[in-house]
Amino acid sequence: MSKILVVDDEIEICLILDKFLSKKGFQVVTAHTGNDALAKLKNDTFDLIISDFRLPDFSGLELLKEIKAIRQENKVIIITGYSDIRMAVEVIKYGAIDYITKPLYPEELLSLINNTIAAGAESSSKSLPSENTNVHQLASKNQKTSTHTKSTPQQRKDYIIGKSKPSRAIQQNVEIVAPTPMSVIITGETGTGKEYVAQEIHRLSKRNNGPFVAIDCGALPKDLAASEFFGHEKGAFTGALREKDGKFKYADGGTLFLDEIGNLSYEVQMKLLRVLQERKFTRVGGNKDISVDVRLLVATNEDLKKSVEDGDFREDLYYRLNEFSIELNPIRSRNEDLEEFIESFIELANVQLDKNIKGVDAEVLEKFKSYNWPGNLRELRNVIKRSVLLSKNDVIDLSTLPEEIVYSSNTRSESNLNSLKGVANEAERERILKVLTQTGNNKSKAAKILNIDRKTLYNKLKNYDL
Ligand SMILES: Nc1ncnc2c1ncn2[C@@H]1O[C@H](COP(=O)(O)OP(=O)(O)OP(=O)(O)O)[C@@H](O)[C@H]1O
Repeated sequence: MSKILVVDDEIEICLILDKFLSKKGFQVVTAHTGNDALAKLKNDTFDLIISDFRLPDFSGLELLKEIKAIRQENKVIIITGYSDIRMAVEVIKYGAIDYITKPLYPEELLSLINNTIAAGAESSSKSLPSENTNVHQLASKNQKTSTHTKSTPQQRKDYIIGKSKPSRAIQQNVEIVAPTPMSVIITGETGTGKEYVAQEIHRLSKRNNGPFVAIDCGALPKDLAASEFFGHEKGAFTGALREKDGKFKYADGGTLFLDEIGNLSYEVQMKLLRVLQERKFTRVGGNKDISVDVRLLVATNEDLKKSVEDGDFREDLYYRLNEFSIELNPIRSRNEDLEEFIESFIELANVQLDKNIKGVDAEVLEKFKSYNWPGNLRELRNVIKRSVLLSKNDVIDLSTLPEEIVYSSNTRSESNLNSLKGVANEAERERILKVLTQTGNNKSKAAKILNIDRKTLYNKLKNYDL
């Protein structure tokens, strides 16, 4: 039985991987810090180490060096977010086998693990398994995304439709388009639930036995996007030490959801168009056509039509994708739905935090109704989780809400500016403005300089009315 060490500070990810890989016949040991992992590696040998790129006590590169120092033959796969891919590619140069991006998909992970372990068996000249046999046995096509690190379409009980007229109309459209093969563009501000809607379309589609695979194109470095989508051949670029499948391959028979589609380079847009028209693609650095059956759902919080007019997005691709479109409204314009979301998010937080909060008081509800929710449902969910955690009573009151909500008003009033928080906010606002000017309004670059993720930057821009 092959033995795998999983290293991640997110206990939930360790638990999910432990359960999933154990079921697939591996012996799994978990560690939550780099030091913990190194201690385990000193006392035991593992066929494979799967480690998160960011640990509380080690960077991916530091940990890799330590692991290799213990035993040069140790094989390491790095788990990374899209924003760290460039660094992960660097880590491969230092001897990691490969990297895999979050969210994790079972088929992709299994394929990588089996290839790695099979390659190990091959190099130690034991009996050589026929090409990819293990992969096909283990990653059965019927294996749904149930071990997906996010909630899966089949299992999601927390999907709220909403009572308001626009919400009911949206759901109607979702139900109409879901069983068709049509591509869909889902638009809406950040956090309005575009990915949730995409998952719902997949769940109600004829492909719901196949995988649902999501890519955040906004966080993907432009030069690595084609490889993430289509895979690459060995030697296609520095760091491509072995061939790799892309997300299109893993989404075969299912749905591929591309978030922030407006961020793709022209070259990738062209390749996308080809897959949509011919259902074929080639890996980066390869010339063999690979056939694929994937339905595309895409999302954007930009005005894609304007990007077409500005020459940043291919018109032919836009029309090919825009077979159907669904627009999600910001939460501030859906007050009628607010109470249902509040109730559901409280229930969720109660389970996560082992609490028993019953609801929010009238003042909180009023605040929620007047606040403009720049981060929409994601922000509401997070605010509620925090309040559930902080609440000493069984009803959430104003004392547990963040200041920006308690003192929210759409104008930056004098009294707000004079408070300590106001001063800090003003300094933050100034800094964001300066970096945006410096980057020529390029938000991805600005987020990087400010050391925050893009979504946080978008939220702050909304908050500060920029
Ligand atoms: N219909 C829904 N029911 C319940 N919760 C939802 C729903 N839609 C969204 N949420 C909550 O809001 C969060 C953000 O949703 P989602 O990721 O789908 O937004 P998004 O529009 O794709 O965001 P972004 O544009 O920033 O990628 C979810 O994780 C979930 O907690």
